Formats: sequence, structure tokens, C-alpha cells
Amino acid sequence: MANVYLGMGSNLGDREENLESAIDALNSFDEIEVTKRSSVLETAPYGKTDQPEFLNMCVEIDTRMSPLTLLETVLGIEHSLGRIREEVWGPRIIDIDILLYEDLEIELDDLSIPHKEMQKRSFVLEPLAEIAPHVKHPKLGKTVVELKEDLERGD
Ligand SMILES: Nc1nc2nc(S)n(CCO)c2c(=O)[nH]1
Repeated sequence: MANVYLGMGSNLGDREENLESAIDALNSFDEIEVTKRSSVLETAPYGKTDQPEFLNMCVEIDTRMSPLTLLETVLGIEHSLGRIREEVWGPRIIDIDILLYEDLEIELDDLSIPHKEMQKRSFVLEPLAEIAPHVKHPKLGKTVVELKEDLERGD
């Protein structure tokens, strides 16, 4: 089994319900168990700022799925919850990002692990620090709390 951290966000529809539905969908797979969840945070949109506020959270899962199978699975869950990929940075019913997969480093056209932007995003680091404060980023060599503190200091 692999220890994996996912970042989730929603800024369309019933945002709280969308996050809960995504967690239920993850748990519906025999090969996935959601083992920890952070609190749900209301966050200002990052990137494209003229869009609704997001609700963000992070979850820890235990999974037997490979990284690529897990990517296909989370994309399928996004689609099943009504995600239509129109604007790259536009509003979305649900967004599920693979942040960390054990200490793996993967660089493929459609999959980068650790997530390339996670260290720049307070909407990721704040909830992730709740459930995985001392997990180390395999490329940057810093813990989640250290990355959060660096971002807060503007390092
Ligand atoms: N606060 C916030 N801003 C965002 N901008 C994008 S794109 N996203 C989608 C995640 O890549 C978010 C998000 O989840 N939360």
C-alpha cells in the first residue's frame, strides 16, 4: 500500500457537497482508503482571481493503485461529478490534485509528482500541514510545515 496526499478544491455549485462526494467516490474503490482528512478552508482564488472563492482541503489515502492508475481514477471522479475542463484556470465543480505519492518523483507529460506548484500554494500547504506536517517533499527536502513557513515568510 502507498501513502498518498491529494489536494481538493471546489468553487462551483454546492462546494462542501462536492468535496464530500469526491471523498465518497475515492472510498468507493477497493484499492483506495481515505485515512485522514483536513478541515475545509475557504480560500481566495489563486491565479485567475475573477472567479468565486474556493473551498479547499487535503486528504491522505492508502492505495494499491499505481500513480498513473490513480491519476486516471481521480480524473474519472472529477468527470463523474460534472467537471468540464473549459478554461484552464477557470471555476470548477471539483479539482483533485495528486500532491505526494510516498517519496516518488515522477515527471511525465500529464503527471508530475510531487505537484509542481504545491510549495507556492497556501490553499494546499495550510490543509496539508494539518494532516502531514512532518512529511518531507522528496525534491525540495523540506517538510510540509517548513514549506508553509517559507511561503508565509515570502522566501
Ligand atoms: N484558492 C484556490 N485557487 C485556485 N486556483 C486554481 S486554478 N485552483 C484549482 C487548483 O489547481 C484553485 C484552488 O483550488 N484554490
